[in-house]
Amino acid sequence: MPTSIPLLTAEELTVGYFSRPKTPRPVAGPLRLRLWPGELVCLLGPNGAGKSTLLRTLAGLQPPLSGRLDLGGAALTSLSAPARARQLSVVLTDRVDSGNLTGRELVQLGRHPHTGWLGGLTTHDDAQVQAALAATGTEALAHRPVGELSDGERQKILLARALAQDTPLILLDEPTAHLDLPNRVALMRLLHRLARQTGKAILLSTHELDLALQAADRVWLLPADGALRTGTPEDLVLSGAFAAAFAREGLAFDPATGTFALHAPTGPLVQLVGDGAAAFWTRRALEREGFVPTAAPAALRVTATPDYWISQAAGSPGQRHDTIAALLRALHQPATS
Ligand SMILES: Nc1ncnc2c1ncn2[C@@H]1O[C@H](COP(=O)(O)OP(=O)(O)OP(=O)(O)O)[C@@H](O)[C@H]1O
Repeated sequence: MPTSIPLLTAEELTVGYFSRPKTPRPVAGPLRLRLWPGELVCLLGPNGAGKSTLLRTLAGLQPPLSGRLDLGGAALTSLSAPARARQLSVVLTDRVDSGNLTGRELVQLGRHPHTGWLGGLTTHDDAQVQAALAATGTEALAHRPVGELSDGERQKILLARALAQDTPLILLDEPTAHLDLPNRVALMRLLHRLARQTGKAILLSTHELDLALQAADRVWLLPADGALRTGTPEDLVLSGAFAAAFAREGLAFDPATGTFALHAPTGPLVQLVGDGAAAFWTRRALEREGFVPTAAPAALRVTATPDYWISQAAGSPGQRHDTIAALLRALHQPATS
């Protein structure tokens, strides 16, 4: 669990760019940030909010426009590049030119802050590289040229390099971007476990809202106005901050289910009776078809059981259906048929 001494702190931090002639163009801030050892933090926000800009600034790859940024108790700018590389590893979305390196050679580069560029790898370094390959499931990629890997494979091998670097802080910009669903879930599980077991602080940006809400110890929520909100995922959902950050015309976040509604409710009310998986998927089908499921009595009633469905219009006998498709067909038919 997080300790009481933050690994990274920021006060009055403003991140952004300079446009000519030397005019600061703030993207987000002023920010007050704390990252504690042992926590997985997901940085969420709409496109263009400034997530990558913030991550690059925290990694020391671009200067803040103003404010103070400390890592391990020292100002980030005061750290030499090797000292910084022993404190933090970073994987960005930029394409990496890895020449003819194999997967293993790329991961071995992660050990250089510990060995120096001319230093050979010790048995301990080799073990760290092997452990990073194993943790990311990339052993089979170790002998393949990185230039020939798929986007998802390259993303995993870059994560392995960051793990091999073995730093107290890991910064990842959209690490799930090119991964399929099983790999996205596996990655979030791995990062969560890693934070818990090794005490590393891991900050990642992602558009995987659902996964982030499940996996993150804390969320840094960066809305388009650049005013960061932080908290547990649950507190941010229940306070409405999460819905507000992603507010779009016709796109509503439902705090009861933790999902964004794809369909705007327009059709007639349907009283939905039942519980469990059958009721959940019946609700989804009804919403997709434009009905508005409710627990309250309504002119149309649908009962969902694990084996069959019953539809009933007020004053009519109930009809039994063996599938949701048959139920929907009946609901769309005029009451007289
Ligand atoms: N090199 C740059 N120079 C000037 N402005 C930039 C630069 N890079 C990004 N920006 C601007 O900064 C803002 C934030 O961009 P950033 O890439 O940090 O957002 P993001 O939240 O990571 O977005 P996305 O979710 O789309 O990846 C955007 O308006 C973008 O156009």
